[in-house]
Amino acid sequence: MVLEGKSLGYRYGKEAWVFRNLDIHLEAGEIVGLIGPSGCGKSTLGQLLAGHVGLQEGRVSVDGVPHGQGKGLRNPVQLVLQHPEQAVNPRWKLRKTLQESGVIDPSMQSELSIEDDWLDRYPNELSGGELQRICVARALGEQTRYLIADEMTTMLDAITQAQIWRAVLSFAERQRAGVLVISHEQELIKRLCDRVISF
Ligand SMILES: Nc1ncnc2c1ncn2[C@@H]1O[C@H](COP(=O)(O)OP(=O)(O)OP(=O)(O)O)[C@@H](O)[C@H]1O
Repeated sequence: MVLEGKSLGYRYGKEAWVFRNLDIHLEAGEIVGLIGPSGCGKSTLGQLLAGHVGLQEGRVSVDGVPHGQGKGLRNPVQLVLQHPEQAVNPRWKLRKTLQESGVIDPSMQSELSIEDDWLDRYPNELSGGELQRICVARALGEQTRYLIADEMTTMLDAITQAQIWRAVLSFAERQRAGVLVISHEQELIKRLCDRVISF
């Protein structure tokens, strides 16, 4: 079981190629760090692997099946970004947002200390850390095989960071899910990852 990108190349419009001929693989159950200087293309690669942008060169497969664009919340490759407020519908109460990905395991809700009362609020009625915990819970549905965490906890306080990563690691172990950790925080990468890819 593996998430695999082969000979990937991507450019924005007619700009220079961000990267070309890039190969990457993430096995089930593996926690892998992705590091590199600002602007080298880490987030772009994350979006390609998750199918959030269309392939231009190369291919992506998930457990041997070609992975295309636009699979939404049933996508086996989930991407969580730094800013949760950009990832939710501001006009939906959070119960609806959370239910988008199917039934959430109640133990996940409690591991992330998501209070029931938050689910009856709108996104702007929660703190950034509370909202990010909801986005993480939404990404860790039963269909998720791989998680791409792109600076997922960068903006959060140490306690919330630790809580989110504890929940993600226990999910990864239970589901044998692979996790790609994109981060500038060397210490976090060192602590979490089995292997590190330098871009
Ligand atoms: N929507 C876009 N339109 C045009 N260029 C873009 C766009 N998004 C990113 N780029 C450019 O593509 C390159 C790669 O950006 P990307 O965000 O993938 O890098 P990154 O390694 O994740 O950077 P950082 O570590 O700063 O988050 C950069 O030169 C960036 O300016």
